[in-house]
Amino acid sequence: MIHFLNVSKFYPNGARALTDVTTRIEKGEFVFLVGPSGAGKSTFIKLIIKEEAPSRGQIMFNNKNISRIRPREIPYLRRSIGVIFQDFKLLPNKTVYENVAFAMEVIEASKREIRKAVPSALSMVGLEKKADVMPSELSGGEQQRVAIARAIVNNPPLIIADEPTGNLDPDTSWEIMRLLDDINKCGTTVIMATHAKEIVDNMKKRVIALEKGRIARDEQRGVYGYEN
Ligand SMILES: Nc1ncnc2c1ncn2[C@@H]1O[C@H](COP(=O)(O)OP(=O)(O)OP(=O)(O)O)[C@@H](O)[C@H]1O
Repeated sequence: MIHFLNVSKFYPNGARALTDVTTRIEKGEFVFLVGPSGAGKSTFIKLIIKEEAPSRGQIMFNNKNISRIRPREIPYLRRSIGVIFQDFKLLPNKTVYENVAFAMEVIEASKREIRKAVPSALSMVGLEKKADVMPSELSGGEQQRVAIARAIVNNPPLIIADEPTGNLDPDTSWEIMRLLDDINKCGTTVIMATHAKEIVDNMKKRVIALEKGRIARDEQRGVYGYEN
């Protein structure tokens, strides 16, 4: 599904965020991206969602070279990817329902599709009863579940999560992980950047470790491998 071929990323200030990274992530995989602060995890993610472009090398997404796509094609790429962030990034003036519906409105889904898909996504994350509530009235874990509903509502083949449990307590973090695991078991590919050692060590998924912008380890059923 994703193929990095000799990818390097240098920022304009000279920072070398990724150097000669080659890796392949297949459809249906669950991959943890780990590594010390500044190792290049967020940059790896930004290259996939085309928030940044590689300085060198090629990135293929579903057999399409996304290093070369035109700006007007970027919205089509982003439709195929649900993104989840550490700080949830919900719209504060919209209800839970409206936050999830918004992700469908921007891709011009019909009202009928929206009325069908939003309740189903909210029920997947266990928040069907909170549809009319504002994000500020929810706990951190509930807010992250709204963000997950928003990420899955368009049924993308790929979910990318950048530190999704970074602001959550351990129990709530595990609820979020169970949800991501369920979503993955339904066939969605999941890539998650994290510093959560406990989670990585317990879930026994593929682990790609970046260090100073290079792949230092790539293990099936891997471990976190660092002291926090
Ligand atoms: N927009 C930017 N401009 C300049 N340098 C950047 C930019 N974004 C990241 N960097 C640099 O690139 C390197 C990799 O950063 P990146 O954010 O990808 O690491 P990370 O592994 O996600 O770190 P963390 O775990 O702290 O989030 C770092 O040296 C960082 O300072």
